[in-house]
Amino acid sequence: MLGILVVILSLPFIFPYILRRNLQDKDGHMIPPGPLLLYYFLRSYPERTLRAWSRIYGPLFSIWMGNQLFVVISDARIAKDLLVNNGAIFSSRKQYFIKSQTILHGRGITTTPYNDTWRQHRRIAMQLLSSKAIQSYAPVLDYEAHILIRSMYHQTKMGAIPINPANFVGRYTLNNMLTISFATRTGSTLDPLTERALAIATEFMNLTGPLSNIVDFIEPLQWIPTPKRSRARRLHDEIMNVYGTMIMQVKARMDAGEDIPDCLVKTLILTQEEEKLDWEDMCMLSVVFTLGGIQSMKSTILWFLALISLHPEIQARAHAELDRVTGREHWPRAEDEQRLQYIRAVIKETERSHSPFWVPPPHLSTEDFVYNGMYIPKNTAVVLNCYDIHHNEAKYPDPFSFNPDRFLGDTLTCVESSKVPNAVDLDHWAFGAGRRLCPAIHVAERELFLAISRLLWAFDIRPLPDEPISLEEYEGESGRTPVPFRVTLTPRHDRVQSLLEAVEEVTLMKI
Ligand code: HEM
Repeated sequence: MLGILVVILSLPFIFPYILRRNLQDKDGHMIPPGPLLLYYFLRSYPERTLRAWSRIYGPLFSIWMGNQLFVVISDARIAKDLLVNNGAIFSSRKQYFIKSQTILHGRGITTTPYNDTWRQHRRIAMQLLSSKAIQSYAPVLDYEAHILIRSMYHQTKMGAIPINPANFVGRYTLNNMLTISFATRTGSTLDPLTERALAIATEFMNLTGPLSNIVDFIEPLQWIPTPKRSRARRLHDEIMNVYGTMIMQVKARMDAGEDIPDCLVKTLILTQEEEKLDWEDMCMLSVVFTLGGIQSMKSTILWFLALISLHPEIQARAHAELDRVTGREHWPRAEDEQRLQYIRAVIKETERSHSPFWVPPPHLSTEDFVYNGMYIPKNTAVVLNCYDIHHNEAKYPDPFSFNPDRFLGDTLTCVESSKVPNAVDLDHWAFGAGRRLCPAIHVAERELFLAISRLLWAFDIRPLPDEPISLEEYEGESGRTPVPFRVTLTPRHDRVQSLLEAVEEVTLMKI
């Protein structure tokens, strides 16, 4: 008995040691170097551990998490070589127990392996996410950005009361996703659907850290009713319930002869037979935008608010640009984006310095591969170490400072930048890479620009003297959101009120 215990306890030390010496391809190439210890999870701030390891083992290193081999990329050139140039090999996904198997039941684009189902589901989603498709709902994005600023303005009683912006920003991103997915929206932050949908998105981020769940890496634990497993099951049921009900509501409206605007669920209903989609496909596909879109967008806007309130000199330059370019009579519209180069730089610097995903969902290799003499076996999970790449001193001097100037002169959109031939010329990697690159970049860029440029146009954004805002800590295990904070939003000029009141909020449909 004691012997067995000793073997179990020493496994984390012996297993990597033996494998590192023996795991090689037929030509003797060894796997990338890495720690001589087996890990079962990396929970708090895993990006810091990955950065420390990359300092020791180099820009391509390996670690074992339980029975899964991970290779971690901390260099832009290697990221481009593997994830983009060899995308045919590095574009699948590990079937995580919590995220893929329990919550999404092997469906939803984000966790689907690189196969025909993924191609089919991503194609369906792209019909709504392409730059061309956005034009059809551009007025909606514009309207929701208006409502965001208006609701914050009212809540703060015209700047008199400090505000925690989280739920307002959350509803903004939720409403955009609900419109694109279900042709509906919520009426206020107190709407039960706002509460439930935001809670689902937050719980999803809290449960699906790619390195944080021990149960993902030790199979026998998957048979035990652990708290994480129970939460994941409850989340699956909640998704089916909330979003299944909403699909039925869209269907009822269509059956009643209503002319529903184009949206994801309408497409799914109309093509269900032709695309051979079952009920779970329908639910998981319809929820993909709200799960993928809410928390990532919400975090980015919240990080922006935290950062800008702590950098008054940068805020003053942004205000000056707005006064010069759009003036105070009108606020920024989508077509003003290229003229507002400093605001664009502020947004890119927010995405670089506080990307919502320091450890984005890993890609999985589907063939053995040798890179620079190092062996990457089939079924290796490949992590884009965004935190490290975004803090590379050579590319981003003084990388821990918030300095939009580094992006002045970069006139490319994030999509355009993701395609530049030389990896070191890329703006940043916040949207991932290769064939799994976030399919919603166009929508995300438009939404971020409208919200951030208008927040700056309308308000002087300040922290509260006695409530420090942390730029280091965060909440969430896969997506990172700042810990709750409050700011004051003081209207910058008289035109703010009349412009905001010119649009009435309309409520469409509630769950
Ligand atoms: C600031 C906003 C956003 C950021 C930073 C972001 C970031 C990312 C990242 C890092 C990935 C993984 C890419 C990879 O594996 O290489 C991803 C995938 C994905 N994102 Fe986004 N995203 C954002 C907004 C959105 C929005 C608004 C939606 C929905 C409309 C969305 C839907 C998706 C989907 C469906 C995937 C899975 C793609 C696949 O596996 O094929 N994202 N995103």
